[in-house]
Amino acid sequence: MPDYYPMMLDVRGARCVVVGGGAVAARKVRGLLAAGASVHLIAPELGAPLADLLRQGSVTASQREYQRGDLAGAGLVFAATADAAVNAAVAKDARGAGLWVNVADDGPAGSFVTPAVVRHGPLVLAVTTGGASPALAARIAGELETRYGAAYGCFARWLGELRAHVRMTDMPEQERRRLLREALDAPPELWRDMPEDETTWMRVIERLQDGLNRRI
Ligand SMILES: C[C@@]1(CC(=O)O)C2=NC(=C\c3[nH]c(c(CCC(=O)O)c3CC(=O)O)Cc3[nH]c(c(CC(=O)O)c3CCC(=O)O)/C=C3\N/C(=C\2)[C@@H](CCC(=O)O)[C@]3(C)CC(=O)O)/[C@H]1CCC(=O)O
Ligand SMILES: NC(=O)c1ccc[n+]([C@@H]2O[C@H](COP(=O)([O-])OP(=O)(O)OC[C@H]3O[C@@H](n4cnc5c(N)ncnc54)[C@H](O)[C@@H]3O)[C@@H](O)[C@H]2O)c1
Repeated sequence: MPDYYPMMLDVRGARCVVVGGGAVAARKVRGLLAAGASVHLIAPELGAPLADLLRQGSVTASQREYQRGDLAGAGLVFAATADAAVNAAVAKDARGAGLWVNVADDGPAGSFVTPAVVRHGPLVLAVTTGGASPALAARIAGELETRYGAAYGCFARWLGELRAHVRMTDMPEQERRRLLREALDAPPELWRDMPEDETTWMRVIERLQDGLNRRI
């Protein structure tokens, strides 16, 4: 089993070719659309979820069997048909063309695997077992969802804005780092609403500095 290297990809606008139109393909497509990818499907038959997305114009499709040449212009490739020989052919063509490919029925045949994901705004929790037990990855992601719910997405967004504002001040680097760590324990009343102007941000920063001074 490979020692996978984890990373987060910006797929906005990238053409992602998904071969297959069943439940597994639909799960990959939902994740791709949530990340802003442009999805093209290749499958003779689409299940209800993907047929709906096609009708809504969220994806494009070639409603026929996979053919060599279908991967031209692809950024990422997903082989998710129920036919192992077709998935293997897609993997071979993609790798031959230097494209990254995910293979639903044979993880190691592809160049990457997809994790179980919890997403709240900028906060993304991704769990993988590298192919050992996808069901365990899903269970752990479910447990993380219980611990880190939607509020953490707001918190992460607020921390991102705070960080941008703190970086605009002339605060020394050491102090800036301490303040950004202090902010991790900020009470929800401080981050529930995003400040709308610079003055309010400065008040937030002063309050965090007060907290720091009390601790020293
Ligand atoms: C995490 C998740 C993300 C997603 O799909 O987006 C995901 N599989 C999920 C569910 C799931 N998959 C399977 C079951 C049935 C129970 C079981 O068999 O355990 C369930 C459970 C269910 O459906 O509840 C069967 C299965 N999966 C793979 C094979 C082939 C093989 O082992 O090589 C077979 C056997 C097929 C057969 O029957 O022949 C392969 C892969 N599945 C992966 C990811 C990659 C490894 C990730 C990792 O290990 O961390 C990898 C290698 C490739 C890939 O797809 O990227 C998603 C949970 C999402 C969620 O619910 O949150
Ligand atoms: N990685 C995972 O998470 C995971 C989970 C469960 C199962 N699987 C594997 O994924 C496979 C697909 O599962 P599913 O539930 O989506 O299957 P499914 O039977 O619902 O869908 C299969 C799809 O493949 C398409 N297809 C068949 N031949 C094709 C061809 N020549 N070219 C293009 N498309 C073709 C069909 O039209 C259909 O849309 C399963 O066979 C299983 O091996 C993977």
